[in-house]
Amino acid sequence: MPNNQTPPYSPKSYKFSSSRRPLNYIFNEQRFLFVLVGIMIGSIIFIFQPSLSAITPTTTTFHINSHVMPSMPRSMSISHRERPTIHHRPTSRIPGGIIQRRMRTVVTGGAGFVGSHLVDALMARGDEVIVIDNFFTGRKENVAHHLDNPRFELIRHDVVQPILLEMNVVSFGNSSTFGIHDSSRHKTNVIGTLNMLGLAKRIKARFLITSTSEVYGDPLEHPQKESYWGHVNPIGVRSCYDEGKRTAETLTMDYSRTEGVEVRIARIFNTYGPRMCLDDGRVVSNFVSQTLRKQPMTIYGDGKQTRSFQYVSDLVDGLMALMEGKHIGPFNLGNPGEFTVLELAQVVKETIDPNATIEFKKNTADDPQKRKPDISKAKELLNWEPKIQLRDGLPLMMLDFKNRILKGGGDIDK
Ligand SMILES: O=C(O)[C@H]1O[C@H](OP(=O)(O)OP(=O)(O)OC[C@H]2O[C@@H](n3ccc(=O)[nH]c3=O)[C@H](O)[C@@H]2O)[C@H](O)[C@@H](O)[C@@H]1O
Repeated sequence: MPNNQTPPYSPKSYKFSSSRRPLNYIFNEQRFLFVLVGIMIGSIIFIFQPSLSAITPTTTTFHINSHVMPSMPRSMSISHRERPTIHHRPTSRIPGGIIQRRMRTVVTGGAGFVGSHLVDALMARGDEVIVIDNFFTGRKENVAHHLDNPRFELIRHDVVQPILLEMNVVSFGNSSTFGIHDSSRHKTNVIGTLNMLGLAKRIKARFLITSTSEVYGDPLEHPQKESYWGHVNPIGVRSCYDEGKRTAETLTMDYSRTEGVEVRIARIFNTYGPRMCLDDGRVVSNFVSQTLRKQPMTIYGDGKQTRSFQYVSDLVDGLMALMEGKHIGPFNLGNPGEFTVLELAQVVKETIDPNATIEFKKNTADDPQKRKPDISKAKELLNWEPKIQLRDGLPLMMLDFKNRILKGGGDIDK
């Protein structure tokens, strides 16, 4: 450029020709003070606002493995023994208003009886829900009402095979097959639990396992507290299920202690309600189906053995409280109202058909003689207790069974 020419206009060199000018700009007109005040307000929000969200959506896995013992409650698995400390995974935090919080939850066995009711509750809460089910006992009809919802996905898969998904919560449970206590249920409980725990570990999801009152076996303590270690025959006809669930609890606690997976464990007691398989061999579904079909109710043994029956919506409330709370468990989730099988038959007769009849049959081996949950721990720590008593719950279940039987539903209708 010739010396006598005027340099072209340059706003940058003009404005910042002196290194002091940017600083002057910041300090002029109290701009620096405004910046400081902004930083302080931001920090206060981060520290004190309880609704801070994780940067990524929170993931939970509900593991309800797909075939276990005859009732659906056993389907969901989560369990362990008393444990005082909880692992909290470090998460990046940002104010709730900046990124909307949405949980992505996987429910294994989510098309089954308990699983599908849990899915309803999660969908109502606004979660994204992925259901994994092998449809051995689960039915698409149970989740059909969510199929058009963009927050819902359904995957046919057996959790005995590994699967990789992105989510925040894994709920693992298992459904049932006709009271057959075979090794495939054991496989689901052990290998399925391992696979889902591995998944939860990889993606830092919370893991809820639905275990069962069967871990107490034929109990010598009554009612059963979570601290009771149980009385299980390791080589009996029920042991594949009972020991499978006990192993699942063991694995869950081990992953919590050694791998830092955040886990929750529920021990589910006998549960009934709409969407149970019509002929899954469990006593409530058997009695209701038999009565509606004008067949005698089959009582195994002398009918003096006891069970405590919980309505499914109470169980779902308990599972949600467990998943959202900070306590690992295990927690007994059941209704302490205890009935002999003969008394249950009487209630079915009174609430469904006064002309219902009974017939006695030989009982199966190792049938627990008594079962009743002590739920004081869940009452105190989860602020949960069941609300629906047997006489109120049975008619609700009966309506659903009636519709399905009228439509010609038979054994495990898929
Ligand atoms: O929900 C639970 O905690 C557990 O309940 C069931 O085990 P069980 O308690 O034996 O449940 P049912 O098969 O419904 O039997 C309950 C009682 O009723 C009797 N029963 C069953 C069916 C029937 O038609 N008649 C009858 O008298 C059984 O012999 C037993 O004493 C399941 O097998 C477990 O998977 C589950 O974890």
